[in-house]
Amino acid sequence: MVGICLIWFYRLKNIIPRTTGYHDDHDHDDHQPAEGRRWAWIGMFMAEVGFGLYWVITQSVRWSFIRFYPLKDGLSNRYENMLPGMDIFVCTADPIMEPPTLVINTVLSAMSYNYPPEKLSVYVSDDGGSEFTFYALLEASLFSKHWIPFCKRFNIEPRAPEAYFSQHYSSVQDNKFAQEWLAFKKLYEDMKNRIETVIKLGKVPQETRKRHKGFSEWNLNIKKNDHQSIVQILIDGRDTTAVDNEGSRLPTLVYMAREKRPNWPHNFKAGAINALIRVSSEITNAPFILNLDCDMHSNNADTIREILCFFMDEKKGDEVAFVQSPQSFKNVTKNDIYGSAFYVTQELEFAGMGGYGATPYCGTGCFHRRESLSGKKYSKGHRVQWNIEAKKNEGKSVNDLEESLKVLTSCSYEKDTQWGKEMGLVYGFSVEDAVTGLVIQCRGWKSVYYNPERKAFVGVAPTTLEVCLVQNKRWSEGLYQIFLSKYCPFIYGHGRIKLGAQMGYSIYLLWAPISLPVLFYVIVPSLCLLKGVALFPQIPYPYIYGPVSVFHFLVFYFLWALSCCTIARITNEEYGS
Ligand SMILES: O=c1ccn([C@@H]2O[C@H](COP(=O)(O)OP(=O)(O)O[C@H]3O[C@H](CO)[C@@H](O)[C@H](O)[C@H]3O)[C@@H](O)[C@H]2O)c(=O)[nH]1
Ligand SMILES: [Mn+2]
Repeated sequence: MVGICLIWFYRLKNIIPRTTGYHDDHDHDDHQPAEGRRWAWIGMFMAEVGFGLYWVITQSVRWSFIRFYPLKDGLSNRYENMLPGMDIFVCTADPIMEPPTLVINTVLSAMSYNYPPEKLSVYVSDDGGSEFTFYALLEASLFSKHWIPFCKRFNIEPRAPEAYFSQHYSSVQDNKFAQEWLAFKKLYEDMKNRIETVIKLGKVPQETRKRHKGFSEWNLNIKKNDHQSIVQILIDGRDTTAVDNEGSRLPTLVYMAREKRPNWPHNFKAGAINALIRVSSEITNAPFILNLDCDMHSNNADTIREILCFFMDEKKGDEVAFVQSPQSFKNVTKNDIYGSAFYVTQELEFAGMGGYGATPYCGTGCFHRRESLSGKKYSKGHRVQWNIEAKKNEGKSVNDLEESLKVLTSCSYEKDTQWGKEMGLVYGFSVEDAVTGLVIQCRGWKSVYYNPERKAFVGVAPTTLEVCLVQNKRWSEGLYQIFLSKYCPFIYGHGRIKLGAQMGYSIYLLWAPISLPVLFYVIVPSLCLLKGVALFPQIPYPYIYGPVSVFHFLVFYFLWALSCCTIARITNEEYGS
């Protein structure tokens, strides 16, 4: 801080004075360069003020680091017979960008958690309204009857078939396992081929359509942005005869494509999740919800049990609204050229925000308490009845239930309601997750950051510059939009969340404006160097040693904190985006 002030002081003190037409410096031949120099200095000063203040807010998350180690065996010992229900939401939006096989890999990994299947439900929201995705899910529902027992019998990881079979098992000792491994690989690949053939064909063949009544929804010509509500319960978890090939119950599996009409706003992913909240509340109404993007599969079959330790903790559990896990990517290269791994953010800063109970919600890999997600305020001492299951539609047939759910997913349902404002995910921002997390925390709830050694979820990061830039632009814009809106953490969060948390949020919300000083700093000093304009002091000034050594200290601190990755990776991450 002292170093920063000294830099400001130096800059202000030595700022080149406005030229008055009469000047005695050696540059007396013309007027312009002196004026240009003056502006370069003022620009440098402003950039340094920006950096300095930004540095101050980044400190908030560096002194409150917190890490958790849940003891899941304790949970099983105490609560095994009264474990709460878990609804898992998987969002997909486009069958081309997000191929149906990718979606079912996420779905299958979610269905095979080490958790009582009758308490587990997977809901897929398909904003693409694609019959290919529906067909793939139908295939997955049949495949799961073999896959889930296989996973549990051999306790394999990860439980997304594609990721699992891409690992090599050249040294398989156990002959029986080796045989099954090969047989299952073939079973999976056959299914994948069937799905891909249908997609190449461009339509689901007539014989296949006969296999499920749900295909009749696509009898009319459906467009991605213009179609009726579709809700299909592929596996009805209430049905005790819905069992896998070893006789164990299966988790519920539901396909949903909410109604889309050209003149109605659909609010992107936030709209999809809000529709899922309503649909699931009528079917299973589990007290906890896991939210996954379709490109992020489970990487640890025990995660649900670990996460429940936070929610069910006797002392602090009741105030926890959500537990966020980092987004880990399996396709990040050694130097991570597009800086998509967000190493510093995920390893350091989110854990720092966790110290204030204010880790942000990141849109995927997040477990929510249904109550807090639905708009409820935290009230101290209120014990949640998490082991009460939904009984409201117990007697209803699948068909009746599906019909009644269509109303909840229609375009007009949310009109004049609190959905998107006080209830569910917040609308109007391209980063619905960050603003929703902030709003939940401002209602008195806490969040937990859980970053285990073995990553809970693994996904794919963008691989092309174009996709990366679009994503970064959307994030920076959306985050800055929050800062400028009524949800600005310093105003909306004032008195509701800790100052450190307000500052922590601002690190991200100010990504967009901080790019201006960065841009200035990379362009102008180089130009000044070419023009021979001095911007920095010459070493003989004694007071410059202070700032210089502080700067070096910071650089070393930073490198030390990140000592496990390459220097190129750090520079790519910090300056690449
Ligand atoms: O209209 C839409 C648009 C997107 N999605 C789904 O939302 C998820 C995220 O969208 P994507 O286009 O992949 O955005 P990313 O930039 O990769 O997503 C990051 O940033 C988003 C906004 O902050 C978060 O919601 C995500 O969880 C986070 O992974 C995907 O599963 C999509 O299928 C929908 O369901 N409906
Ligand atoms: Mn994505």
